[in-house]
Amino acid sequence: MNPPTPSTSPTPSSLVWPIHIEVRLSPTSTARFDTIRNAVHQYICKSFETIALPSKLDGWEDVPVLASSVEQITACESSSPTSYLPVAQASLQIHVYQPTDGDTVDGFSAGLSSDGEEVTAASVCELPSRQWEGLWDSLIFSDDTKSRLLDYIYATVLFSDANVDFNIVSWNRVVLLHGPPGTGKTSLCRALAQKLSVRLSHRYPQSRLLEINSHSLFSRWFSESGKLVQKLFGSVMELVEDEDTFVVVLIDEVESLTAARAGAMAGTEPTDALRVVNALLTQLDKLRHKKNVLVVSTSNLAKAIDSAFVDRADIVQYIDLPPPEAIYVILRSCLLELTTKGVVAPIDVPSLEEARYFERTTVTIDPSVASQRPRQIAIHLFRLAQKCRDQKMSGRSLRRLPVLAHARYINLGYASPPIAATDSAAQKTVNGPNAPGPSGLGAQVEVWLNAMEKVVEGQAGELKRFDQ
Ligand SMILES: Nc1ncnc2c1ncn2[C@@H]1O[C@H](COP(=O)(O)OP(=O)(O)OP(=O)(O)O)[C@@H](O)[C@H]1O
Repeated sequence: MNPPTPSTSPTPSSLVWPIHIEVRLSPTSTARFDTIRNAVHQYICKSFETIALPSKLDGWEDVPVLASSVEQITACESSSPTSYLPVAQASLQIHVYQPTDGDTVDGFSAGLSSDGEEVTAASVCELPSRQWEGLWDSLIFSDDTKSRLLDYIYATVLFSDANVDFNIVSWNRVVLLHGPPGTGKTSLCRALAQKLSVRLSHRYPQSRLLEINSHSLFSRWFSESGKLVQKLFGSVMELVEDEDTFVVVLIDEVESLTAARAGAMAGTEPTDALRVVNALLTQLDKLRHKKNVLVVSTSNLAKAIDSAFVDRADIVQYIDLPPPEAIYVILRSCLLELTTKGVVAPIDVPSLEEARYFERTTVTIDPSVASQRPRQIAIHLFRLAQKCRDQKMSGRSLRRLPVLAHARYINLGYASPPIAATDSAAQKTVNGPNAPGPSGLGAQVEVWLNAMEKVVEGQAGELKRFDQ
């Protein structure tokens, strides 16, 4: 999406590429968004010749109007083929936003069941929300899944704006993400909703994420699920009636709502199941005419989903287990977080690109040479990533490895925050023999990597026993 805007000369250097700049305001800021937008535009044009993508910009702290209101400025993606773009060739798309304080989640009633009890079938969250900040960037996939989803939305907005005749060219505003458990499907849906609330804020001043718990809705109120789905979507429709609000409807485990129709038609499933699927499909068909809604759904059991639902999905995206490169980035993000918080001693952890370079170039490593440490760490982390891949680990399993590694092999003891470097005797006593390095807080990175490796090997053994 966002194709380059050709200018007078046809040479590549005369193309202008849109760059998305996201500006997060502090909770206390009362500044007008357009004032901030103009100030950011001026600051970027004055301060930079080239912008790295993606990157966090700095230096804005010296601009008083920004210093008093802004928390973070991020240069996100661009459709430009390079990751360094001259500002002269950039059309800055500046998105200013002020996230709400997180816990604005309300229960969402689907009405009363026949015994008069209120059914909380969904939760609603105001967006952008602090609880989903950073989620988009934390999700690592091997392909361009994230940009494909964003581009799809931009395409639908473009078509809607152009008033394309829906009888001739139509789309359903439904996305289906499917794949093994723990691969980031639900997180990606939430992160996408957050991203859209920021990116579309110029046309939709408000955004809401409505999460439907399809499983509990279906299992608990089996005999009346069809009616409840209808009521729930009736309320969604009310929310969507406000054309200033963009609504993302997340249906997790969609197979539990849509699984049964084929069986029902063959006479092997109860008719209630048939009613649920029919109700859902009818409601989706109504929603597709609304510009300000997107339905995102996830499933671990794609084969169980009703084909009529799959057919309605504009994008059906398989989300696979992470490959070694993605695992490297996920583990690196864990390590960086632990070094930042003082649980692991501070260290430069090579980026994926640097690690790839180290892998390609062989040198004899001398552990006593300090300058070779990043290379050693990168190679060790890569080896760990490969082991995780051999175990077919999901993103969820990867993110819990550090806590298991500390619990089992680093023996931090009960010291929080870790004891300061000056008190080395106390460190050894409280944090255990492996924990703090001589340089300061936290365990040495090599100790951490070995511990992580042991956990992965241990899990392999457990899984073998589980399979027997
Ligand atoms: N590709 C990934 N990159 C980074 N983190 C990931 C990735 N996949 C999963 N995670 C992390 O794993 C955790 C679980 O992810 P999530 O619940 O979104 O997975 P899911 O696919 O929806 O799982 P399920 O199908 O079991 O509901 C999250 O904390 C998420 O950050």
